[in-house]
Amino acid sequence: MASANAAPIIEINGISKSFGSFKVLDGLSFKVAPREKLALIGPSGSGKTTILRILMTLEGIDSGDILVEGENLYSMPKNGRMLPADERHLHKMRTKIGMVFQLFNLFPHMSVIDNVTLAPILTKGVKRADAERHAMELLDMVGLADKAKAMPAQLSGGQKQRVAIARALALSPRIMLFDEVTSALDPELVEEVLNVLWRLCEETDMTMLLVTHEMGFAHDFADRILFFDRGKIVEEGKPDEIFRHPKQERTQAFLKKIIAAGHRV
Ligand SMILES: Nc1ncnc2c1ncn2[C@@H]1O[C@H](COP(=O)(O)OP(=O)(O)OP(=O)(O)O)[C@@H](O)[C@H]1O
Repeated sequence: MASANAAPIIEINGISKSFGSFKVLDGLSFKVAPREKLALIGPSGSGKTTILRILMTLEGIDSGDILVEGENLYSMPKNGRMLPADERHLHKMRTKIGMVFQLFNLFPHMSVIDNVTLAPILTKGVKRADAERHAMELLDMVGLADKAKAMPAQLSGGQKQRVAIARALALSPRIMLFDEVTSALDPELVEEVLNVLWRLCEETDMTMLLVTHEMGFAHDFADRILFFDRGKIVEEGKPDEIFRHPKQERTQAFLKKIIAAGHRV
């Protein structure tokens, strides 16, 4: 459960972001408490993935600022964009945050265990034996200790995604970002990945931001829901408030569509 009175672990203050002439985010602000489980929901194209990519410094911002554990993620204005101050700072901030993508992005020519140990060895200088020990613990947690020597092509989509989660955890981040981690999976494989997220939720004190179209899971998993539309937070609240008693018309219309499509909320 989130610590409501603690200083925010993430503070997003008035950020804007355009792709060409298209403004994806326009003065967006929100805070995340340590240990909070936050679900970002909303129509396709509303900017949810862009927010995660910005937190991961995979995209710059045009204005505003973002504090992670009180430190600026972007602080160097360059050609009208805000960028991380320097490589060392970037490296330090990146180890605080891990991300799992929709399409796994495993290195296809490397075994499962090599995928998991690569970043700690390369970016943190961890000794191979220590990195492998930690990787085996993580693979055990995601139920794949027996696949350590397998190549990604030998795994199902659900297994690949669980390796991707273990890989993101290998740098021991304090914050994990999950971007539609089940939407590329066959329905029967979704549950195994959601079960891993549950374990992380119950057994670790990480802060977790989840972009998802799995409304039933968001309802059960999140402490708080942010409903986005066109780069803005239209409504936010506890899962029961948003899913059972949405106040805004746009939230109501979105949920109605989801329910009409046969999904559980
Ligand atoms: N690199 C890019 N270049 C140009 N436009 C982009 C880029 N990345 C995202 N966009 C556009 O920004 C908008 C927001 O995209 P984003 O992926 O953040 O939305 P989303 O809410 O995550 O959608 P979805 O639920 O479909 O993943 C979309 O209109 C998208 O086409």
